[in-house]
Amino acid sequence: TRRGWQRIGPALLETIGTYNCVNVLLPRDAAQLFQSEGIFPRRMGIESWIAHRQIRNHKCGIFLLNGEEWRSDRLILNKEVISPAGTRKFLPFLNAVAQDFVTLMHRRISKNTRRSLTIDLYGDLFRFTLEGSSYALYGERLGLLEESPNAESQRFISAVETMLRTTLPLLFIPPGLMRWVNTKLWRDHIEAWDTIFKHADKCIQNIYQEFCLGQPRKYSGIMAELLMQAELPLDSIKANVTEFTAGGVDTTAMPLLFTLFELARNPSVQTAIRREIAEAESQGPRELSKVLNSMPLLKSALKETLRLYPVGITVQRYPTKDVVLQNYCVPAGTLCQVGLYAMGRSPEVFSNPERYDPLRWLSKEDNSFKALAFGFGARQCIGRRLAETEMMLFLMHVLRNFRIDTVSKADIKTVFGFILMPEKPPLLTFRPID
Ligand code: HEC
Ligand SMILES: C[C@@H](NS(C)(=O)=O)c1cncc(N2C(=O)c3ccc(Cl)cc3C2(C)C)c1
Repeated sequence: TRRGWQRIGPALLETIGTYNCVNVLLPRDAAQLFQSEGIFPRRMGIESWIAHRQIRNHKCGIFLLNGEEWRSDRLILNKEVISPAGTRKFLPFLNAVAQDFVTLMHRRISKNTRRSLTIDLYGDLFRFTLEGSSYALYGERLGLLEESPNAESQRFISAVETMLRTTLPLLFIPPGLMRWVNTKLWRDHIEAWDTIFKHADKCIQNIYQEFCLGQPRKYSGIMAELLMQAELPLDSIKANVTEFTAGGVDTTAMPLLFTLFELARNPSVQTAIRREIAEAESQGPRELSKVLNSMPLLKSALKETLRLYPVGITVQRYPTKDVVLQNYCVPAGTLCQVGLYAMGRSPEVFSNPERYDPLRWLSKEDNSFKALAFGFGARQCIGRRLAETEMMLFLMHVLRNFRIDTVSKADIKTVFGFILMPEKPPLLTFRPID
């Protein structure tokens, strides 16, 4: 029930359900909004997620926390999850999984005489991202890239999808009502959450049991580090690691699918990136983080993908003081959001916005407040480095081993089910490079 949009310049006052929301899409308005976020930045809560935690008596992870509770957990988690030191420790784990994905593809191609493989990668990418994030989090391989991936992990993957899909309609139903108005929707939502928590709990129990029997000498993942540091109580570690386990699947799989598709229909970009990868590797064996830092074009390709296909299509904030947006005085406490999808495709912000052109990020023009796909500041995506590293390593290994092609060059239609997804996954063809 939208009461209608009043256009206030390239910003919009929108009424969703029962609350007002100011939408902006220009970088300078985003800058203004973030400069008034205070030290406890806040997004709109997700009632159905909070309701589940309450019913099942689970603690909330940082995504759902606010104020001091959020900040104290976040500062402890940053050290293992997003800091450069933390990233360097889990980077080799992600590299091993990316190499296994290439092995899986070679194995499949060797099964046919055509020396090529045309495939809908949707399912494989979810298995890849779950395998990678689980290995980084628990130091444990799930075996999802082998011939017969185990059914329990597959159930977890579909539970994350179901949970995300049922979150969207529940967003617009007033919290008190949602459990009664559409019981099937609510029941599916809760059932999916229970499957998600059961899976995460099993992984956590395994590592906690070993940890009690003797502390591991070498690095064995983020969870083990958090247990050893003992700065967070066990139930907080569980709540957050559950969020990271579920939050690390679809969010990272989708941009990989979109990137492969764009590189398939922009062969000159694909070739330029392949050359950059070969160049980076020809400089002899170096620490992996140095190799990744010497591939600016590949990193820009990911930025270009997230410009056109932002996983979380908006970044929200409640400003803590009055803020001027588009010459309007927006009172403190008003929900405001930056429309990443609209910004990414606005000709006022990006020249030839429809063109997939990673070089635009390497030019000398001012790109500040234009790359906001991971949000901004102290409350930005804590999984940013995990996601970026996982995607860079995946693309480095895949592009070095295969040429990617696609039959349909037409734009992919996207749908928003709390995560931006393709309406129909594109078919991609992999051809080994000898
Ligand atoms: C391993 C976990 C994980 C992965 C992988 C992950 N996220 Fe996040 N993300 C989170 C968590 C947790 C939060 C909430 C952080 C907070 O509130 O402190 C978050 C928050 C965000 C936000 C809101 C930031 C803000 O400023 O409000 C955006 C946008 C976002 N993620 C984008 C992404 C994108 C894009 C990807 C992948 C390409 C991604 N995330 C992958 C865990 C993850
Ligand atoms: C899509 C985007 N939405 S956003 C945060 O920009 O509004 C997003 C970005 N990063 C992470 C997520 N997560 C999930 O997917 C998810 C699933 C289950 C749980 Cl328990 C926790 C999560 C989080 C919130 C980590 C979602």
